[in-house]
Amino acid sequence: MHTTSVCRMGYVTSPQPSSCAKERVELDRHVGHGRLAEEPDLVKLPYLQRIINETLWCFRAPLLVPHESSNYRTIGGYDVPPSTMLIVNAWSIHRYPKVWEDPESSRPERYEGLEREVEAYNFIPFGRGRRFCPRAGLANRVMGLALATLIQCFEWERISEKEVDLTEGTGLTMPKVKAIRGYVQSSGVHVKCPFKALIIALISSCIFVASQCCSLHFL
Ligand code: HEM
Repeated sequence: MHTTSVCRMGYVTSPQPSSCAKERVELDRHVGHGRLAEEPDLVKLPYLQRIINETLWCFRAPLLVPHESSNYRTIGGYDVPPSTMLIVNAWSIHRYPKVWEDPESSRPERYEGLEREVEAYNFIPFGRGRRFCPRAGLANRVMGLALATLIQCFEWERISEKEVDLTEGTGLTMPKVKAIRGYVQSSGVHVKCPFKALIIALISSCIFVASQCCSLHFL
């Protein structure tokens, strides 16, 4: 998993226009400038969900939680006896070139019209089947609202012309070899909001998601 190639596993260039810019257009069109995005808006923001999908696809922990087989099974030609520990390699499935076109690049657009595939076993950031994450819907909504808020409230840009180094290090949570750094500048859009503390908490918890999909860096 450790590579320095020019791809989403290593150095990444911002697509033109950037995912962030596209999302800002979507937000401007469906939410406007006078308020922050709210939960009912999320259904009108498909590109936002595609950014989240792509981020989960690229950067979530590479392995799903271990499971133990209860019966004898044959999987992919391998005999699996009962009480065998099974660990699904989501990282590898998400980069399988026979399933995913251009798996090395970061493109939220890949989910356009692919909703059925996203439902299938090829996209498994939340696991699949009986033990599927029961709060995937909640997580998606929280990430969506946090990310929408971040894009509405801030201008996002790289701190230099230098490409962002997203080279993966080793470890269960896929840390970066080089810490992501940068600064945040207010977009000048002032939105009155009674939930500032909540938004700050959401922003903190979603800094990773936003920094990945917008190629933004934080100090
Ligand atoms: C981006 C956020 C999240 C991701 C990527 C995620 C991913 C996962 C994964 C991969 C599993 C294991 C699936 C399997 O066993 O194959 C899981 C299970 C679980 N998740 Fe999440 N999850 C997220 C957020 C949450 C949240 C917010 C909650 C609760 C509020 C939650 C509650 C659970 C529970 C209770 C299980 C165990 C389900 C079971 O074993 O039957 N998850 N999650």
